[in-house]
Amino acid sequence: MAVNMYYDKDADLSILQGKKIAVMGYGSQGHAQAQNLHDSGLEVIVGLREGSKRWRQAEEDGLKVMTVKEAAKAADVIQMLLPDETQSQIYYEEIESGLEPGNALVFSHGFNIHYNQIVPKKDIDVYMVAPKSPGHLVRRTYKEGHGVPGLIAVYQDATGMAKELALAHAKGVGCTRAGVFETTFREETETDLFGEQVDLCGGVASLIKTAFEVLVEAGYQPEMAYFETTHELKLIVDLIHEGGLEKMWYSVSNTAEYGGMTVGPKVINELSREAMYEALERIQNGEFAREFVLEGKANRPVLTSMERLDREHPVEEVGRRLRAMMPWLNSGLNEK
Ligand SMILES: NC(=O)c1ccc[n+]([C@@H]2O[C@H](COP(=O)([O-])OP(=O)(O)OC[C@H]3O[C@@H](n4cnc5c(N)ncnc54)[C@H](O)[C@@H]3O)[C@@H](O)[C@H]2O)c1
Ligand SMILES: CC(C)(O)[C@@H](O)C(=O)O
Ligand SMILES: [Mg+2]
Ligand SMILES: [Mg+2]
Repeated sequence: MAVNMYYDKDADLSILQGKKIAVMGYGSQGHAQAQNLHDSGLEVIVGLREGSKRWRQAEEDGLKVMTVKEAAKAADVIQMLLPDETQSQIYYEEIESGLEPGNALVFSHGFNIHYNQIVPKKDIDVYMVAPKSPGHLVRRTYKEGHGVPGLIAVYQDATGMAKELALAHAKGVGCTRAGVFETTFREETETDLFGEQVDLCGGVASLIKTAFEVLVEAGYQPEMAYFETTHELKLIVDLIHEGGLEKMWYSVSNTAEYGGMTVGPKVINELSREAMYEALERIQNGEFAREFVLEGKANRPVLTSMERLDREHPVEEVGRRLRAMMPWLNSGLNEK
């Protein structure tokens, strides 16, 4: 299937000029996309809860801030950069009544639309601009003059302009500098959840912790285990990022290449493949979404406990100690 790709030249920023864009939320994606849109010359309002600690930060960054309800009423384009598990309640309580015919509702992840948590009014555009990157890099790369690749999708086209608006929005965020792919809400939602569960976040975190535990249980020093299983991972992933697996295999020793190629498939094996298919099935049939929505309604008991258990894991304890001895490392999490 040919993929539709778009760059700066394919997007007309002027169709967003004269419109007010409300970015709801000022977290990882919110702070990045709001500032990029603003720096691209568009009119941006940030929507937050009264008393939010992000309020001052957004004002210090030069942005106008209002409550979510006020921002929804004032804006023509409303972008949902709130935590996925909160979006439905906030939409119905504070946003829906502020939407006027011809407005646009924008997402950076399709979860709430695809799993029926938000059923938007029919007379508005609904589109997606999803940077394929953590928020802090969305901002950093924009400031450096580049951008991160992104996805666009149209769910509802009430004005006949939804795709053009999505492209202009992606340009404002900086994504058309790197390239934007066209997809659907379903495809983005299911592939995004799959990637973060089995590979990018879940798979990598489990690989790190299990490899670290095996070395420590076998009597090796935790510091050695940390460097080997965690610290060096970034350097290896950077090579893959730059030039694919080919560049990584070229750069490491023949010993690492032979050992890696023959042993890797024994570790990530047929059982892992089955677990990946099971994860995909639970994403496709909505079971994961129901579980996560209920977790949100129950005030996140599992997430809270698992975050604490992870913080207490020895790989994190030794890592914190070692990273403090390497002040040149910057986690990037404190960047604006
Ligand atoms: N984190 C990422 O890098 C990333 C990448 C791609 C897509 N996304 C998507 O972007 C969206 C936002 O995710 P995030 O990770 O940036 O969120 P986040 O948790 O980092 O930030 C959420 C923001 O919403 C605010 N907020 C929370 N509850 C609120 C309420 N009741 N009223 C008003 N404001 C409230 C918080 O203060 C914060 O500013 C999600 O749809 C997510 O799937 C995130
Ligand atoms: C950055 C990720 C993992 O790609 C995003 O999908 C998220 O949900 O934070
Ligand atoms: Mg995601
Ligand atoms: Mg993602």
